[in-house]
Parts: sequence; C-alpha cells; structure tokens
Amino acid sequence: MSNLLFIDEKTVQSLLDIRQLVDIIERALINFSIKAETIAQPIRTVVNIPSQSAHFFNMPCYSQQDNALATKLACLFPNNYKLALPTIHAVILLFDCNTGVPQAIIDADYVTEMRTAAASAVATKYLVNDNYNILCIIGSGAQARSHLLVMKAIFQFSEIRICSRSKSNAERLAKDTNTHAVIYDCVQDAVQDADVICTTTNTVDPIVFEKWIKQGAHINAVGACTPQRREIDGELMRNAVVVADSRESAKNEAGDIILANASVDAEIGEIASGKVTIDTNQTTVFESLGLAIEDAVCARLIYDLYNSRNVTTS
Ligand SMILES: NC(=O)C1=CN([C@@H]2O[C@H](COP(=O)(O)OP(=O)(O)OC[C@H]3O[C@@H](n4cnc5c(N)ncnc54)[C@H](O)[C@@H]3O)[C@@H](O)[C@H]2O)C=CC1
Ligand SMILES: O=C(O)C1=NCCCC1
Repeated sequence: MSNLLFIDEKTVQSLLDIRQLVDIIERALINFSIKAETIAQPIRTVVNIPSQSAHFFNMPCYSQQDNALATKLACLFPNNYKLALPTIHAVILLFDCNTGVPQAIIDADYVTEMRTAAASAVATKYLVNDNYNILCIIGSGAQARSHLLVMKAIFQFSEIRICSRSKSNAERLAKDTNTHAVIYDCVQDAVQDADVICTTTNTVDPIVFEKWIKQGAHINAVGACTPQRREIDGELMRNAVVVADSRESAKNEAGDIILANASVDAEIGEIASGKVTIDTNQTTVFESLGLAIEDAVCARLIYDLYNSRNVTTS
C-alpha cells in the first residue's frame, strides 16, 4: 500500500470543475439506469446513532465502464450545528479495479456537496419548463451553498431567492457566494411563482405544500434521505410527476415517497438517455437520495486528475 494517496479537501476543490462534474454525473446517472448490468451498487447500509439522531452510511459501488471501484463512508450528524461543525463528514476509498489495491483516500465533504448539486442540475435540465425565471433555494447550509453555485453556473435565472429560518444565515450565504438574492424566512412566500425550487434542509416534517407552488414548477428535493424524514407534503408528492435517482433507493430510503404512499414515475437516467419522456408543463419532483456511483465516478476523476497534474496544494 505504499502508493496509497490521501487527497485533501483543498486539493479536491482545485481539481473539480462544475461543468465537467455535471457532465460526468449525467453520464453516471444514465449508465446507472440503462446499463445496470455493468454496475454493482447494493442499497447503502445505514447505521443509526439514536443518541444523536445521527446516521452512518456505507456506499459501495463498482462501475465497469468508469473503471471505478469505491466506497463512500458518510456521517450525517444533524446536531452538529450546535457545535458549529458541518452536518456531513465523508471520505471515499478508491481501489484499483484490476487488483483491488487501494489507491486513494479522498476527503469527500466537498464531493458530496457538489455531486449532489450536479445531480439536481441534471434533473433540472430535463424537467424544468422552458420559460423559467425564478430559482428558490430553501435552506442555508452546505447543500444550499453547492446548489446555488451549480445552478448559477449552469442556468440563467432572472431572480434568485434564498429562504432560511434565519434571515441572517441566508444573507451570509448570498454574500459568500456573491449572489444577488432576495431573502425570505417564510417558505410559503419564497416558493410563490418559483420555477425551480431546491429543498436542502434537515427538516423531519414537510415544508413545501402543493397549494403554495406554481403549476409546472420543478422541485429538487434533496434533504430527506431517510424513511422517517420528509420535506415535501404528501399531496404534492402524489400529484406531481416524481423522478428519482434510483427507484430502489426511493423505495427503501425516501420518506417523501414512503410516508406519502407516492410512486416513482421514472429514474432521471431514463429521461436523460431519452428512454422516457416527461411533459415539462407538469409539476415535477426530483427525489434525490444520493447514489454511490456519483461518488465513485468523482473519485476516479479526482484521482486521475491528481496524477496527471501532480497537484499538491497542501
Ligand atoms: N440527496 C443527496 O444526495 C444528499 C442529501 N443530503 C441531505 O441534505 C440535507 C442538508 O444537508 P447539509 O446542507 O449538508 O446540512 P446543513 O446542516 O449544512 O444544512 C441544513 C439546513 O437545513 C435547515 N433546516 C433544518 N431544519 C429545518 C426546518 N425544519 N425548516 C427549514 N430549514 C431547516 C438548517 O437551518 C440549515 O440551513 C441533509 O438532510 C442531508 O441528509 C446530503 C448530502 C447528499
Ligand atoms: O448521498 C450521500 O452522500 C448522503 N446522503 C444522505 C446523507 C449523507 C450523505
């Protein structure tokens, strides 16, 4: 194991380009949905830590065409905000596909933030109504930040709204990301007439309701990744066109779907590949659970770029 690399967060940040990231995530989502035989990705295991309302995820994946064999280990500790610590900490372990030799341990906090936003960008590309104007980000944490950065880089919105329970956090996020944003602390007001809504919160109970949103809006529902949590109200989930990153993950992990008794109409990879077509005049929800393949392709890209550029920033 003498060549095992550790690639730190700063180096990861210097290597990843948003457009390239969105492209590889789109390819990964397509392969996941239509070339399933070349990918091995069991449903992730989740170890619960009840004393902290926390979860420890193990997310393994092998993708033949991406030359990627990796697992991500991620901790979700929602109470960390009390300690001014990030809620999610993650590392990816990358292995050589031919020999099983470990190649790298990669700090995956930034990867988790950006690849999730990239998946939302792919969903938005295929599900948003052509005449979109207003983006509304709900939440002001790590995912809110990455979603703002990626959405701004990929789409042209005429108005950006950030909604957070604390207006000062939303203002800070706008300042940090150099975003001219309208700030809200009321979700009902913030989502009114919005064309794209990204929910990026740790809430347990629904915060977005059908009667508040515009018919034909597109929602990237990112925050509710366990069967007990939901961000989107049941009526909206049952009436909208629901697109998931993975049907199997949705069935096992998505509180928004399980608790609403809603169904998944398609996987985003099926739509991006052209296998399934969706009428974008309908209200759509992209239910994002987060897939190990997204992390595996990022890890391979980061490792290859690191070696080709021989970057050392630390
Ligand atoms: N779909 C995916 O692939 C991924 C999903 N996630 C999920 O995204 C969520 C957010 O993650 P981070 O941004 O890293 O967390 P964070 O802790 O940095 O941000 C969470 C935000 O939610 C807000 N919030 C919490 N409860 C709320 C409520 N009841 N109403 C309104 N806002 C509320 C907080 O104020 C904060 O702004 C987590 O629940 C996590 O499980 C995280 C990574 C990947
Ligand atoms: O997909 C991921 O990565 C995560 N999803 C749920 C929360 C922890 C990280």
